[in-house]
Amino acid sequence: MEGQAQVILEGIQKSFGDKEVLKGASFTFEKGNIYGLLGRNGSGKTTLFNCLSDELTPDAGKAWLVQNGERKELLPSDIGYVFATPILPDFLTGYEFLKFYMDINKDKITDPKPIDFYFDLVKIEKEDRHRLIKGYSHGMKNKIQLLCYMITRPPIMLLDEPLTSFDVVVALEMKQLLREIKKDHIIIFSTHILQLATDLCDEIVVLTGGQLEPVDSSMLHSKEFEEKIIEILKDEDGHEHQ
Ligand SMILES: Nc1ncnc2c1ncn2[C@@H]1O[C@H](COP(=O)(O)OP(=O)(O)OP(=O)(O)O)[C@@H](O)[C@H]1O
Repeated sequence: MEGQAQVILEGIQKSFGDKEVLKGASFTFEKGNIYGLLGRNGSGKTTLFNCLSDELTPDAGKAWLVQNGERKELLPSDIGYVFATPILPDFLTGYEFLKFYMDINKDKITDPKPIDFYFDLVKIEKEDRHRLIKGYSHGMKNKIQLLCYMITRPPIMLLDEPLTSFDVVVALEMKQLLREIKKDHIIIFSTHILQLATDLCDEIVVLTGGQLEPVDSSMLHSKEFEEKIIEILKDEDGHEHQ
């Protein structure tokens, strides 16, 4: 993705029955940043991601992609969505799946590389590449999902709790990978792990009371940061904060 880019969310609303989950979530995300989306269990992080991709239709609100000053509606094809629970065909090997993925997306791949190059990128061992996905660990399936978007490089990457399934070594590798690609993307990932957010993210956004609230990023590495976040998250009704 060349040049400047932004994703603008305007008043996204979503209810399930009479439960209002998103109550007009608005925010502008900029290319080149990794955003940590923090929120308590059930605050609506997954719902927000689902509304941005085509998993759910919001009740109201709009999402826009601005590229080089041109504003268009955000489309599902602009988004790479790494689910918390990976959905992959169990009956294919990792290699077969990536080959298939590259075939069906060949129009989107600007600089295709051999399949083994991609496996090397996320450090999936040679002997695992030709095993059925059915036998892959949760973390390996997450790696494959992430890898898909490393191949097609959509402008926006949504990662739902992506690093929690990785062991410490893999999590570190994935963090490095995200840092390497971030200059070309808008990366938003949801997490419960505050330390992960402060460690990897350039900006923190909190989903509380159905709204998105930025947190002053200059605070990110300060002692008060954790207290501030907890204070916001504790306020379940989403009243006004200082
Ligand atoms: N399809 C659905 N039908 C009814 N209620 C739903 C549906 N999807 C989500 N919800 C409700 O919406 C609220 C927000 O759920 P969501 O999964 O978006 O939260 P979350 O912030 O991702 O939570 P967690 O951190 O626990 O993963 C919850 O109360 C959930 O029960």
